[in-house]
Amino acid sequence: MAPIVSVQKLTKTYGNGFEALKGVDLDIEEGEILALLGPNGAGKTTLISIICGIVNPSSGSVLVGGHDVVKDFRQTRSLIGLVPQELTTDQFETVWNTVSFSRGVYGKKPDPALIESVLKDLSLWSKKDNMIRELSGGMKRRVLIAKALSHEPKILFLDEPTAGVDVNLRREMWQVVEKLRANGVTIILTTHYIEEAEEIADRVGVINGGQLLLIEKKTALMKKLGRKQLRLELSEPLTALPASLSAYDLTLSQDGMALLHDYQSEDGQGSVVPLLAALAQENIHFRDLSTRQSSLEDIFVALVGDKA
Ligand SMILES: Nc1ncnc2c1ncn2[C@@H]1O[C@H](COP(=O)(O)OP(=O)(O)OP(=O)(O)O)[C@@H](O)[C@H]1O
Repeated sequence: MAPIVSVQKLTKTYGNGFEALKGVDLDIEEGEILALLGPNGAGKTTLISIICGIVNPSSGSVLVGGHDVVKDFRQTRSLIGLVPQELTTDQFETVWNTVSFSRGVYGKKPDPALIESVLKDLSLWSKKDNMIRELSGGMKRRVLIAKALSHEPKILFLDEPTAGVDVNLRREMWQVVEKLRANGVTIILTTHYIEEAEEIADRVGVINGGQLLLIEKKTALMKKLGRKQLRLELSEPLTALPASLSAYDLTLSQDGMALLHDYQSEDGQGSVVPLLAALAQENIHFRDLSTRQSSLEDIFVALVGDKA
């Protein structure tokens, strides 16, 4: 299947000469959830803004649903819903009017049944006659999503959907995103929260300095770059590691009471089983063991360094 969004050799140099994007290639598949991670100023918003037709590229091309975002702006824009970080809606307008108006902006005929189902899906139905200013922060965020969905876009961009919200609301937003995906909407979100990408994304892209450093299926990424650590709590302290164990990536804790073994998670249990056998051979016994897998956060920090 052709990608729903295809970005090729995209660059953006702003008027002041700043190069915000330095040649980005990215295909987004229909129905996926893609998380774009990157530190402040990485170029995430610039990339999204170009795909949404809000900012013009300097060179390269972006196709959305097969249409060029510059030449066929109207077609591409109607396929896209954009959820910005800030609510700019009139605080004295009702939820119903705000969301219905958004649909009208796209030149779509009024469709009360659709607005009803969008509001119900986002648990806003009981608030449809409330003014925006009467809503909680979480409800306001959901209104932003409802507005973006009002013209039935196939692709939804969420710019930092959970910035500054509490843990409960974040989980609630993730559920909303899952539900949208189940309805076939392609979702691209930018986030600073690695946990967010880890939790909900199918694929993760890491942007830094205007370049897409990597883009990979989340599971493959964690398998490829993720490391595991096995920790063995020893029954008796060791003063040094026996020479026979030198083939293993092993460290002895300072107090001599624990052995740490680092291994690549894609090796599976490759080195663990022989290591345990070698320990038995050496008469080294342990009373407990645990493993720890590196998180997306470790991987991100390794890629982007202290700018993360
Ligand atoms: N209109 C503009 N004129 C000049 N430079 C700009 C403009 N807009 C953005 N930039 C610069 O381009 C770079 C990328 O900005 P962008 O907003 O795309 O980053 P971001 O990854 O979305 O960051 P954040 O996570 O902070 O939102 C930044 O250095 C920013 O200062």
